[in-house]
Amino acid sequence: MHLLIPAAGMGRRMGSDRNKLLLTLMGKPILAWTLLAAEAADDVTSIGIIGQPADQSDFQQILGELSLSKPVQLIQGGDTRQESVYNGLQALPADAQRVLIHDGARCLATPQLLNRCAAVLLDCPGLIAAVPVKDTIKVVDPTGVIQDTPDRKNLWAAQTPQGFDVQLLKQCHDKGRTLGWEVTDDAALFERCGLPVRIVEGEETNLKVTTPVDLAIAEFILRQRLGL
Ligand SMILES: Nc1ccn([C@@H]2O[C@H](COP(=O)(O)OP(=O)(O)OP(=O)(O)O)[C@@H](O)[C@H]2O)c(=O)n1
Ligand SMILES: C[C@](O)(CO)[C@H](O)COP(=O)(O)O
Repeated sequence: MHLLIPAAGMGRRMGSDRNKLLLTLMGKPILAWTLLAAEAADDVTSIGIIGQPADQSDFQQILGELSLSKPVQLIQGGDTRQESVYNGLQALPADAQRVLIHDGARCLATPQLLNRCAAVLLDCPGLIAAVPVKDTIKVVDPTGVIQDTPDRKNLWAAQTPQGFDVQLLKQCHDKGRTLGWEVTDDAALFERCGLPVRIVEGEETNLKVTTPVDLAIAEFILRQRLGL
């Protein structure tokens, strides 16, 4: 199955002066950990890395050091994650049926999670990895006053991988561009098009490395996982 890795961000919340996926985690760039998981996932057959031109040489160096066995294509990213994924979809082979989309920043996702999502995607048009919410979530108005407390039983925190039928997702992205939809995950486009998105149990350790504290948490998780 094709895997698209959005990796074209700027890492602003990380406070980084460069793409946070180039930051070192346990001796390797964050992106390298994500690529190693993709390499180890038997159901992933090809990898598309969506990145900014300025990062291309760094990405090529990472790929040279990893020597992956699977075909890898570098795709130009956009100004938003949504635009980057749109570009990634255009770069897929014309006969691509299904695609997994996985944030480069979610570098601790296991190959098993990628494989589980790929397997479920054979039987549905759209899915996301997600975990139940542990905190009580509040809906707050612009003045900072709580408006609602949704029932936590119905709340899940979306992760990636997110997987879709390629043609349907392309149509949803096209509609989003036409109507000016601005979304933070691809499932939202599917939902707005009235298409079903299934939940696949994610992993508590599948955090998105976003702020400096996430880097420390990621290192802790990796040390535990590597027995260090
Ligand atoms: N224009 C963009 C923005 C984000 N991403 C990717 O989407 C994933 C999730 O985005 P996020 O964690 O927000 O990364 P950044 O956009 O770099 O972070 P920030 O919002 O703090 O700048 C990341 O792997 C990031 O590289 C992307 O491919 N293209
Ligand atoms: C796609 C995602 O990882 C699901 O939780 C999240 O929406 C990405 O958000 P970001 O602001 O682009 O990091």
